[in-house]
Amino acid sequence: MWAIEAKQLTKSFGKHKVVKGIDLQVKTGEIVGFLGRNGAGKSTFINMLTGIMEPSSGSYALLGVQNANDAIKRQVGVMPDYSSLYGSMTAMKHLSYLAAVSGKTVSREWCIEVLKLVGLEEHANKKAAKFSFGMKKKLALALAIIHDPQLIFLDEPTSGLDAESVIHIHQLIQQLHQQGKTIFMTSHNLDEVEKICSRIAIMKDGSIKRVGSMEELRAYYQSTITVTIKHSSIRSTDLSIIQQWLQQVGESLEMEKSHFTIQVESEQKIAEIIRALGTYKIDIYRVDVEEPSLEEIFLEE
Ligand SMILES: Nc1ncnc2c1ncn2[C@@H]1O[C@H](COP(=O)(O)OP(=O)(O)OP(=O)(O)O)[C@@H](O)[C@H]1O
Repeated sequence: MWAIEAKQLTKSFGKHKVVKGIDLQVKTGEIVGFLGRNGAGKSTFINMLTGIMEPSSGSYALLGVQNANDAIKRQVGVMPDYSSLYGSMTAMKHLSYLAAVSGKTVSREWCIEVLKLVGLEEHANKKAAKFSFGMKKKLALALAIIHDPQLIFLDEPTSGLDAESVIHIHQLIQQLHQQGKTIFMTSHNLDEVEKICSRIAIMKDGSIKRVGSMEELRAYYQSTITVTIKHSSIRSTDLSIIQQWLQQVGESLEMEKSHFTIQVESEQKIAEIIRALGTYKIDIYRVDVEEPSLEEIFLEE
């Protein structure tokens, strides 16, 4: 069963098509990182899935149920915008109120447990108005999990948090993952996504451009492998021949005094270059292969 299945999901505001027919499937138990530049359409897409916005066309299913009804939404947790918290309500009150809205009665002990999970246990009876930005974020995260949902949507769960809190929240997300929950999270922190997400979806201009595990994304971008080979002196006659040959084998060739760099399509090409240099009796001291980082993949999209 898919935890999330979107079929040709589309949203327009007037003539502006913001989400352009997205097809996406998320497996149960996955942590999927949802990336995209500001304005790409991520929030609009999530707002449709979580029932905040009506799609213009297309359909979706959550946990196998089409156009999720109220009953299924009890199994879905959404991290609210921290600015929508009630200033006059304490953290505890927020939790019991939101659980009730989701159709669940929760014990005081469970609320304390959830506050502990997000690192807010010492502030249980403090009003949200007195919370710092980071504390509000943590409370928003607690609200997403208070009713023990199976599918959790998180919107930049760690942005603006201090380093210690970020580690803490990452551990919490891993813990939820180990319990079999499905997590769909937006983030602008590429290191975070690479570290904790099992798959990554990259959105651009209202469409999903690429989806896959880090290994799958890297495999797709193998053409950007950079090979750096340090070599000893090459006779100038050989140098121009080698240079010409390299230009045919790869791209972006840069010849320096003691090394050159080139971008090649495959590992096979690297082996080919090393063999060819051998025939010119060039001593190779070092070969560096740089795989594309998520940042490079993201920027290419
Ligand atoms: N209610 C609305 N009415 C009109 N246009 C909207 C509305 N909501 C969003 N948009 C437009 O839709 C586009 C996508 O916005 P969206 O908030 O989905 O992007 P995002 O990828 O979540 O961006 P960010 O990373 O900044 O949160 C933007 O051009 C935005 O101006």
